[in-house]
Amino acid sequence: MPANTMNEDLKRERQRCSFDPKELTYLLDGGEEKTEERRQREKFFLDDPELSETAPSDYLSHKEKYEHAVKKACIVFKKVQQLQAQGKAGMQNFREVLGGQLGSAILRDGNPLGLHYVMFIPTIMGQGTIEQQAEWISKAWNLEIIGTYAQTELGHGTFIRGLETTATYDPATEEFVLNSPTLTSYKWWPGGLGHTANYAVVVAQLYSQGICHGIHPFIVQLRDEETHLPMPGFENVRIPWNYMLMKNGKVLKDGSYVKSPSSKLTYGTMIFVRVVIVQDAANYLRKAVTIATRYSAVRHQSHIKESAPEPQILDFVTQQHKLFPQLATYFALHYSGAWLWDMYNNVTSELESGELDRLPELHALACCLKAVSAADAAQGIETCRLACGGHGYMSCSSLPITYGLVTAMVTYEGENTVLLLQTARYLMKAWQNCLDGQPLTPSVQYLNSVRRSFGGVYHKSVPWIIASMQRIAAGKIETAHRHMNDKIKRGVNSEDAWNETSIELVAASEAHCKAFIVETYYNSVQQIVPSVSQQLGKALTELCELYAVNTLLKNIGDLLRYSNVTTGDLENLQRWLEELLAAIRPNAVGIVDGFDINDAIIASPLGAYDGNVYERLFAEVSKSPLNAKPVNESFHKYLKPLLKSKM
Ligand SMILES: CCCCC/C=C\C/C=C\C/C=C\C=C\C(=O)SCCNC(=O)CCNC(=O)[C@H](O)C(C)(C)COP(=O)(O)OP(=O)(O)OC[C@H]1O[C@@H](n2cnc3c(N)ncnc32)[C@H](O)[C@@H]1OP(=O)(O)O
Ligand SMILES: Cc1cc2nc3c(=O)[nH]c(=O)nc-3n(C[C@H](O)[C@H](O)[C@H](O)COP(=O)(O)OP(=O)(O)OC[C@H]3O[C@@H](n4cnc5c(N)ncnc54)[C@H](O)[C@@H]3O)c2cc1C
Repeated sequence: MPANTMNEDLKRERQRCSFDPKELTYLLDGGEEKTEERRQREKFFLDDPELSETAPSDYLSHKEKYEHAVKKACIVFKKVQQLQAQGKAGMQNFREVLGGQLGSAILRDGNPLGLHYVMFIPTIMGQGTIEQQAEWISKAWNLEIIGTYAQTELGHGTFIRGLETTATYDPATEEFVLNSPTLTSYKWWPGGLGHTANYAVVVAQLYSQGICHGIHPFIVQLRDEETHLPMPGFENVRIPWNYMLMKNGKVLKDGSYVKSPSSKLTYGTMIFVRVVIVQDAANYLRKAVTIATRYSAVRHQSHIKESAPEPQILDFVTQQHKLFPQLATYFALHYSGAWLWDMYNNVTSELESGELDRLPELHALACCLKAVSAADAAQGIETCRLACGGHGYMSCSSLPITYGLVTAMVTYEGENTVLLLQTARYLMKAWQNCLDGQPLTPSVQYLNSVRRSFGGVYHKSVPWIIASMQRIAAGKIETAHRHMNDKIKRGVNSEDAWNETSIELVAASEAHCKAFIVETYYNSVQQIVPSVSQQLGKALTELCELYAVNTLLKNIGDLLRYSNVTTGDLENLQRWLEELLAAIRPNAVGIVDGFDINDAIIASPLGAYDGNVYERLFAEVSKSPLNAKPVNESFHKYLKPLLKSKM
């Protein structure tokens, strides 16, 4: 493959795109300057010979992978410090480098320092007093200490009020005694807890003056800062009084407890990470659909017309129906994540001034958006893998590992079902307020309007789809609310009625979240279109329409049950879907080029910018140690004796 050759198919695809992909890049980065900054930052890390992948780590042992990851994480950290010295690194950069796509490209086997930045530091910032922040934050930023977030135990991850580790205050010594008294109370899962971290935020049940005050966060030293040897004991470990993070709940030195303004403020870090997950899920999906789209433009297979040559598989409408909704879903989750991030920052600053009113709505939205974005991104990445046939199954395609990273999001930071039920708690209250004529918060205002109108007739517009999605959500919320109350009226106690209705409660949450995403996506695109070229505006509008139409068509049952849609309307929606797939087809490669994902981050022979798939695949498999020699020693050790014995 001569250097810098471009696959002819991709060349043609790039000529037919109706807009300049650079315009989309600048839009997503927030301007040309930001794009240049990002590209420079990526180059600063990716071009470092110490960080570039020599051999794929697939062939390293588990221990070697860990050691390799630690080595690279330290190099990354030093380089981030260089950026800091130039005044260029902030939380966003840490997050991007140490945890986002750039981080996962450099630290393919995980980031031993990820939890330090994603949870340990944010917990101290969110749960520590000013004095405690002054004591710990600079040490943590400068990596003088390495922390993790130790909440989950062998026996409890979801139900945190059931955690068994205890922290008992001893006023005589002004210390807390931490204890994990049972096998099931051992902290399990915290990233970095095994060998990397020397400190942890430990979430434990606080006892003082014989009373349990529920779970609170404590800083515990795990290992000696010099020798890294584990500190003595894991039972009855004593920590100083000021190692309890006391921004919210406090224990005075005499042991008296000062309640937090809300016991749920202790849960603040989890909201932060859930908010981060929405954007991260979107970015991983974007990487996967870039790989699958470029591959589908290069791959020729089968026939559409017997008389014509084998077509690009991207010309099969079924392939377009697999991939283009993933393109649209990226934008939907991206704009929902941006909206949620803004709300998180606003509510967090309100909490600083003791204003707790909007915390319930933030919690409800963070829960359902984390659940839906993680689940939809995971499903979308799997769809992209499947769309690439056998080559999509290869580890070097990057699709299996990307799926693994994102499907984990469905579990961590609050298992999806559990979080959707949290949102359902909020929706049941909202529906009751709607029935009682009480005020509703912004994200559930639609319940009022849906109750008052029977639903408009079909018209080919996203606002009609949004109204239909809201009608479905309101219908499912009302159904769950009614079924649960019917059970209670028949004498079932409220907890059992809740559990018996939980299937419908989860479905109501998902519908509410999908309606929120479609509306937020539409409003975001409406704001953007006037500021971009007519061609890019048209492409962004088509993608938004595709997300809306495809999402509604995946809910035909609910649409028929909760609206006055006709089968003729459904035919119109199907036609609209097919029109949109055809409209997006010429721009598909241009859109993924607009994501401007560096080839080193794509890390896939199927998705490189030049499209030389087969040459790159062959180069990848040649790296396998198994292919170093023509005959593997197992032949002589095992196969040959076996074959001989048959003779
Ligand atoms: C460098 C950058 C890298 C970027 C990479 C990004 C992400 C990767 C980061 C991390 C991944 C790796 C590590 C993962 C870490 C973890 O997983 S940490 C552990 C996470 N664990 C959880 O999330 C546990 C989930 N469980 C819970 O949150 C609670 O148990 C649950 C909310 C389910 C129930 O809590 P409980 O106290 O039992 O409450 P109730 O259900 O009884 O409800 C009581 C009321 O409290 C309200 N509420 C609950 N939670 C919150 C909250 N967080 N904020 C505000 N309010 C809350 C709830 O709504 C109820 O209110 P009402 O009574 O209905 O009015
Ligand atoms: C990659 C990864 C990294 C992690 N990192 C950390 C970390 O750094 N720090 C940390 O503290 N934790 C960490 N965790 C742990 C994670 O937070 C928990 O696994 C997660 O909260 C799920 O809890 P669980 O494992 O107890 O699952 P369970 O809650 O036991 O889930 C099992 C099943 O029970 C169901 N279930 C549970 N409760 C209910 C309910 N109330 N209603 C209906 N169904 C229910 C669930 O829906 C699920 O189907 C990590 C996990 C993973 C996978």
